Amino acid sequence: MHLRASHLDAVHADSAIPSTSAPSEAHRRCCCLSATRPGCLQTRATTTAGDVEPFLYNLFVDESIIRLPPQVRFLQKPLASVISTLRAPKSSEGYEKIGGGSPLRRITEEQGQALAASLLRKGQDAKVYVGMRYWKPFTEDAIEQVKRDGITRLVVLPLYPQFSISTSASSLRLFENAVNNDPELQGLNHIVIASWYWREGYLQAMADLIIEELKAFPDPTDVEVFFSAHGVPVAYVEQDGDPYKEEMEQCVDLIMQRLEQRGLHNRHTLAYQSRVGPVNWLQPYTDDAIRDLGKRGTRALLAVPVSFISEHIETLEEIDCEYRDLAEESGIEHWGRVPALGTNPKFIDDLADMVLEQLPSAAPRLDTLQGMLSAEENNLGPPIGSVHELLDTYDRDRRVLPAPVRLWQWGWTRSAETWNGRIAMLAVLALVLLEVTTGRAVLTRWFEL
Ligand SMILES: C=CC1=C(C)c2cc3[nH]c(cc4nc(cc5[nH]c(cc1n2)c(C)c5CCC(=O)O)C(CCC(=O)O)=C4C)c(C)c3C=C
Ligand SMILES: [Fe+2]
Repeated sequence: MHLRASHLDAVHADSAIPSTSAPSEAHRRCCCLSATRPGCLQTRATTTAGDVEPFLYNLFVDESIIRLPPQVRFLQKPLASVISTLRAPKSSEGYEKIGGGSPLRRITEEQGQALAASLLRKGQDAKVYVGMRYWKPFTEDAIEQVKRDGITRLVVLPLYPQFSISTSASSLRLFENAVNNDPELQGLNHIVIASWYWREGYLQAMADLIIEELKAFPDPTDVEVFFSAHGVPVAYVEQDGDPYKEEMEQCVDLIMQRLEQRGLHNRHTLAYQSRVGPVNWLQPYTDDAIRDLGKRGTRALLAVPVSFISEHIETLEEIDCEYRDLAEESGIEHWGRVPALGTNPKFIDDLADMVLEQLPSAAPRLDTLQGMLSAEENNLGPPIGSVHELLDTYDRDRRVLPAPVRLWQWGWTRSAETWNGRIAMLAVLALVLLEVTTGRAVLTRWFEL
């Protein structure tokens, strides 16, 4: 498919990320690399431990993370403020353990550079921008730079292989709002890639890494391949239709198929890590699954972080420290961990191919795009098109969703028929206030802060 593309002939870009170069008529195409949940601390000296709390505030003020019923949405900011204050010490401790900050920004920028270089090798001169959801460089900063550079065609690529309401959708919604509310961006033709875990290059690169790490075990055939994915609250999936669990399961099956094709027949497990707060998250939980495997006699385990493409706190601290210790306590004698993909060339080249495949689809008005796709193109992996339609596909009922956090569900949900729920909500708010004003840990234990 080829849609109207008015400025395609003058294509030139450098690989600076984000670019500070002056706007240029020559900078006409770009690929916007959007890492949605960046490290809150950079490994650079320009940031400090003081960044943790504002980073957490930005995270919890996101309505995709804590979704309050419309009647109490005015509480979003005060609650974000309270929860980020309560959570900050625990998060800071984690970042301290991995060297005082997350390497996520550095790695993302390296990935951006590698992607631009790969695109160039494939004949596409393109600028790559990094936009982060909760910390610098913010998505809004990247969009400003896109504007300054006079970009007219944009491919938006969330750096999450699998789609979730809590991650890619949150970023894409932010992007959509920014673009829709800026008259200067009305001429920006853009295309959004929703998820890409099914890409052959990604699957093969994951299989390569697993095969490499298996070699370090005394008996590579007798190792449990243990996929650990970031969890989401069960309500996202069961009430709100988040495809995350389904995509994750498919992704793991596809990787295991690639291993089988290459002659490996190891057992495998998928479990979910990093739960926050008092609600039910996707199960099995990683810690329970490790204990269980130990009890059932597993002696060798290879951990595979499957929802991340970069090293960050949840690989370096949670998996490498917490889960490794737990595995040892559970009787697992041989432990290994597959590194995150980072700038793995097979993976980056495949991302570049995907960007090139989608580039012609960057259309003048995305709302019109879906109808113009052929049936064959519509079946190409993830739905593409306007963010609006995309989110409708993935998150149909988002306007009337109950809050995913049970703490808030006691209050004004659709099913609440009496004032009991509201009283419970007021009680919780009173506890929050009590905690904030007196410094006494009341809610803290609920949030495992
Ligand atoms: C697929 C990846 C991720 C999903 C799904 C996800 C959902 C999710 N996360 C929180 C709360 C926190 N996330 C935090 C950091 C963080 N989360 C992801 C990925 C996913 N989150 C990344 C890549 C990072 C950054 C890690 C880094 O190195 O900086 C944090 C802060 C860190 C901490 O305190 O643990 C919180 C809090 C929720 C509530 C949620 C789903 C609703
Ligand atoms: Fe997270």
